[in-house]
This record gives sequence, structure tokens and C-alpha cells, in this order.
Amino acid sequence: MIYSERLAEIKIEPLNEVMRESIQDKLNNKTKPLGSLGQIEQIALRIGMIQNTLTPTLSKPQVFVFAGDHGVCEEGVSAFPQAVTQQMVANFLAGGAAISVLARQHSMSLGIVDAGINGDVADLPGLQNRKINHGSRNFVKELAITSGDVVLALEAGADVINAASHEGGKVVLLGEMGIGNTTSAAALTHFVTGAPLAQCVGAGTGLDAAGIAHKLAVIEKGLAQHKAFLDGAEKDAVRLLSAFGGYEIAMMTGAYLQAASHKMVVLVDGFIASAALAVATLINPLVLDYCLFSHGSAEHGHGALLKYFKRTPILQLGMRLGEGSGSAMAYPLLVSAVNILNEMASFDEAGVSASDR
Ligand SMILES: O=C(O)c1ccc[n+]([C@@H]2O[C@H](COP(=O)([O-])O)[C@@H](O)[C@H]2O)c1
Ligand SMILES: Cc1cc2nc[nH]c2cc1C
Repeated sequence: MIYSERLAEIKIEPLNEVMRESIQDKLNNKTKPLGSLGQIEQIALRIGMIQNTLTPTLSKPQVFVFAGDHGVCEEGVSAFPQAVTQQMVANFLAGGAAISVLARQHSMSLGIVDAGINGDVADLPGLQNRKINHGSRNFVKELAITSGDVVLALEAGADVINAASHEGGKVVLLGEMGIGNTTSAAALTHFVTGAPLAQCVGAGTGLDAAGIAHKLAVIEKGLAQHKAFLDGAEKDAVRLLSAFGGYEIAMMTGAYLQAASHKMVVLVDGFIASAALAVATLINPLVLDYCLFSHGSAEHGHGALLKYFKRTPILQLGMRLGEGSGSAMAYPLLVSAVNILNEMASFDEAGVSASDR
């Protein structure tokens, strides 16, 4: 599936299996019982394989939060009003949001990207303007995004990462902000994973049981609306994003692909960030090799995505905020994993007796 020349240029290399064995050997020879650092060892292994080295480094972690609005909000699918998207964007830039605090704590740069906010926010200092539209359209009534605009969004996401890579970044954390986006993400999750829709729909920002039932009914209407459009192309990334949106999700999809092509370590955030990655796997499944899953989101549908990826998240903290906040929480563990691989003594070096079994 080639959507544009720009996207066709994004090539992702498979990881080097020979390096897997060398890193595993190095980990096995550290002064500890075999496998005793559990998942930290798998994190070190993946980062080493991504960078194709026994001595990986994690310089310049960069967080990007992609923000966009969703026309389907007019169906009453979120506990919060749409205006919160742009209000939170102002909060990110002013330094008062959760991701602002965490990015400061870990000395990460924080880039906020207007992917499709429904408001005139161009005057907000520091905002990256990649706006394609003032929000997606209501997918219950029409296509959320034209196919042409989906391609533009994929390309814009890739461009954001290209710029980050030119600055020497080796690690990216992709987050999002968009009132209503768990509704889009639920529809996408259903199509990509094949899980029943009810397993993909949850409370989002805080719906009660009646609210969730209404949200499910709204998405079912959307599925019926786009049945003909998707017929025979249920796993076509551009058609799926066109049917259900949103701009920030499509930009993240492009960003994941470009980050993997640059061999960056990619930290995947919660439900919406994972849904965007799931769509990216339809374009190139190798993208997954470059990703670490920061946390299991409390949003109901995240389980279906993690099952589809066949991967275990690093943290289980009951989080469901978005913004890249789970990834920022998990980042210090990546630093620990890399330090273990680089600095911990081997049995030989430390003169410690290895296991005789
Ligand atoms: O990342 C998650 O797992 C997550 C789960 C639930 C909600 N959110 C955030 O909440 C917003 C979407 O929720 P909603 O109810 O408006 O669809 C959006 O801004 C997301 O960043 C994020
Ligand atoms: C306040 C608020 C902050 C958020 N951050 C990400 N999604 C969000 C949704 C709401 C409602």
C-alpha cells in the first residue's frame, strides 16, 4: 500500500538477530542470577537491538503531544466539552499540565503540535502549527477526514519526527490530547484487532455506564455509516483513519513509522497512542520492533491492543490520562536498563563465582 511518495520512502529495517544473542550473553554474564532483573533485561535487550550495539545510549528524550478535535463530540461521547482540548494545550505550553511537570523532572524537551484543534490557537507561543483542519467531522454522519488529508497528516507526523531526529534525538515519547478521541480510537481498535466493539469502548475521561452504552451505540452508527466505504479495505490504514479520524491519531501513525525508520527508541503511551500504533502496523508491521509499551491504561480497550501487539507494558499504575504521561513515568526505567547493560560488572570482572548449575 503506497499512499504517497513521501510515505513510500519510509523504510524500516528489521532488528539484527545476531545482536540479540550478543546482548543476551552480556546480560547473562552480569553479576546477578540469570534473568533476575526481569523485564528490565528485556528493555535493555530491545534498546540495544534498536541501536544495534552492546553499549546503547539514551540522549535527548523528546516528548511530542499531538492535539486534535473530533466532530463526533457533538454526539455527546465525552464527559468533557471540546474546548478542553485547546485549554489543555495552553496549559501544556504554560507548564502546568502533568506532562509539563514530568518532562521538566526528566529534562525532556516537550513539543506541542496542533494537528487539528478546533480553535484559533496560532498565537499560542511555542505551539507547532501543523493544523490541517479545525477538527475532524462527525463520523456518524460523514467521513471524519478526507483520504487526502489523512495522507497530509501522516506526512506531517513523519516531518515532526524528522526534525527531532536532526536534533540528535534517539528516544521519542508520543502523546496526544483530544476530547472525544477515545471514541475514534475504539473504532480503530475494533477494526485493527478484530476485537468485538464492546471490548474496545470505555469510560474515556469519565463516562458512567449509561454514557459508555451511548458511546457504543454512537460508534455502531458510525460503523454502519462507513460499511460500504470500508468494504474489502477494513485493514487499510488510510481508509480507517478517513472513516474515524482524528488528525492527532493520523499524525502519530506517521510519526511512529518515521521514528522506527530512524531507529529511534519509541515509548508508546496509553490507549489512543496504542491505537495510532496499531494503525501504523497495517502500513508496516516492523514498526512494532522499535516500540516499548510504557503502561497498561485503565481504558477498557487497551487490553485488546496489548493482546494484538503481544507485548507487556512496563508499568501498571491504573493511569488513563494520555499526554504521553505514562511514557514519561516509564522513561527512568529505560535509563536504568541501559545503565545496567553499560555499567554493571560481569562475574569475571568482579571476581564473583558464577552459578555451577
Ligand atoms: O491514554 C489513555 O489511555 C487515555 C484514556 C482515556 C482518556 N485519555 C485522554 O482523554 C481524552 C479523551 O477522552 P474522551 O472521553 O474525551 O474520549 C484525550 O485527551 C486523551 O488524552 C487518555
Ligand atoms: C482535564 C483533561 C486533561 C487531559 N489530558 C489529556 N486528556 C485530558 C482530558 C481532560 C478532560
